[in-house]
Amino acid sequence: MLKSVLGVVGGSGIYDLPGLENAQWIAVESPWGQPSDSVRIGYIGELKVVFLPRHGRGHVYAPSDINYRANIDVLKRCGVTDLVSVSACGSLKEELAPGTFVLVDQFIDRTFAREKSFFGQGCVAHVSMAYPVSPELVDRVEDAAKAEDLSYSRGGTYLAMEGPQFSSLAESQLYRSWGCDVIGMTNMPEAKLAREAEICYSSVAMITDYDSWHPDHGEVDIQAILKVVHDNASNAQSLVARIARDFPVERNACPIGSDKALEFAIMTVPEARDAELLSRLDAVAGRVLKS
Ligand SMILES: CSC[C@H]1O[C@H](OP(=O)(O)O)[C@H](O)[C@@H]1O
Ligand SMILES: Nc1ncnc2[nH]cnc12
Repeated sequence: MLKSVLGVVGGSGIYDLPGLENAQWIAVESPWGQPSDSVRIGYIGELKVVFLPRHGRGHVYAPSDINYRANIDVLKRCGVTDLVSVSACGSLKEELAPGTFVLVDQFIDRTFAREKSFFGQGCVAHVSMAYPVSPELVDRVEDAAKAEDLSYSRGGTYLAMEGPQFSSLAESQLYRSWGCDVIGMTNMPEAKLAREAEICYSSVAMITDYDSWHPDHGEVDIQAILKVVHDNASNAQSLVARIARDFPVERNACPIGSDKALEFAIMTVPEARDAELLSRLDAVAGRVLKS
């Protein structure tokens, strides 16, 4: 049986993960550059938990400035097998009110100014993103949301925008016409990179506002968002704490193969691979490159 290591990426308003035993902030180096912060590593019983604040402690990095590759690489180096991403987001549906936690299952990636792959010239790979989240991991998140009696909705499409400005009314209406449920600035390329790194991914999007489309709610207002973030921080913390507390120490293979995503993904023949890129892929693709 394989051991689980639970990773948690904290979004806006979540800069620490209380309740871990023997917890320490540890600076982990990455060949992909500077991650957002040190990682907080600790245990809940036998389960190792690794936490990373996505924007850094003190909210230093804007969505476009986050080094998503370094973040996923350091989580992989710490052995993370399952990653729960926690985010603030806007609602694109009347019925998804502020305070609701959406267990996202699909994404539309409209970001354009970010590094989105660990692979490229000298080692080309193509992984599937048809099903970006791992259903067993989402089951664990849903069980925790139920146990904590939180308002949640399972399933939903997250529109990832570049930002940092919020959407215009026309953009907000366009995304609604596409059937999107929530909007945020950070889950892409995070989800794509987790898949390349063979880490099971799930996203919990906490609704903080109705974006720009809702006639009764006016424009997005950062002060109002921060108030919702603040008012719901304890719910987010208790959700994550419950996920960690109940998380199985031993894991099954991912039913959709997220943990084997690279098995047949690398196209570049061994003799044409770039040595420098291969050395940077040691953590992310070590499993397939070693064999
Ligand atoms: C707090 S408003 C905008 C900010 O919040 C979200 O960040 P995260 O996904 O890390 O919680 C959103 O994507 C923006 O970065
Ligand atoms: N309306 C919104 N658009 C993008 N990111 C957000 N994060 C929180 N609310 C948001």
